[in-house]
Amino acid sequence: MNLSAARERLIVALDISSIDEARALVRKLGDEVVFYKIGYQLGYAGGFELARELIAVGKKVFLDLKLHDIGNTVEEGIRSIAQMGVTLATVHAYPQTMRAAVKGKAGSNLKVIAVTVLTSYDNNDFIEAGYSGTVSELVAKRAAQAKDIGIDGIVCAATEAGRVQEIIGTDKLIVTPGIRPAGSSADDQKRIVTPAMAIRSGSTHLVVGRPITAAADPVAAAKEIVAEIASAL
Ligand SMILES: O=C(O)c1cc(=O)[nH]c(=O)n1[C@@H]1O[C@H](COP(=O)(O)O)[C@@H](O)[C@H]1O
Repeated sequence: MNLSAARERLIVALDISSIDEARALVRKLGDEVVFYKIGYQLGYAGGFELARELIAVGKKVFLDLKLHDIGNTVEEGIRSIAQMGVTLATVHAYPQTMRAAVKGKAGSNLKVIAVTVLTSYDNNDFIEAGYSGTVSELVAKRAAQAKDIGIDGIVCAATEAGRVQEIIGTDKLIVTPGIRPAGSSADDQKRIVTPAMAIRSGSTHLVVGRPITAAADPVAAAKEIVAEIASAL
């Protein structure tokens, strides 16, 4: 079982409102977790500083701000993010937005990944939002556009990872949130998949928040997920 390869595939979402609590959790998780995601909740509560701290001690950081704006704003926003030294950043998978992001990251090591359809959406939510067709059709369309534009990878539910891999190929990132170990609560996620199934479906990285951060024993929860990933590699 290759646990260190499995650890590289796990991204823990630090969806916590306090920097001190986030620091304490990172300390507790120790070497079990090498890749952290900082999104709205922690980012706007001082998490950008924590991102720099984590990078300084050798962790990888995924800055999940899901940018979507006019081209110039996205391009310059991504250029600023690239200077922070983070590994990954998100934009929404709209063609103008993805083109701007590709320009903004030029010359840097930042990888930009595009969010297709959020994992909290099912076909009913999709229609309510004004779209026609199905979630999986739009995921496939956006994946194809992302590939043409030259984005580094896709964020989608692991339910779509196999189809996305066929479209974008095996050299791009397929980052899948909505991961739930068997028997755990779905919370507000609608398109959920277990860690092992997500890996078998072609996910390169799994984003896991509450199943670890809200667990009674986060270290044990992380170890179990790492072991499950390793079993599927
Ligand atoms: O971009 C993301 O990371 C993301 C995209 C998506 O479609 N669904 C999704 O849940 N996420 C993020 O992944 C994390 C999932 O957290 P949990 O549901 O607690 O495991 C959250 O930080 C979400 O913001």
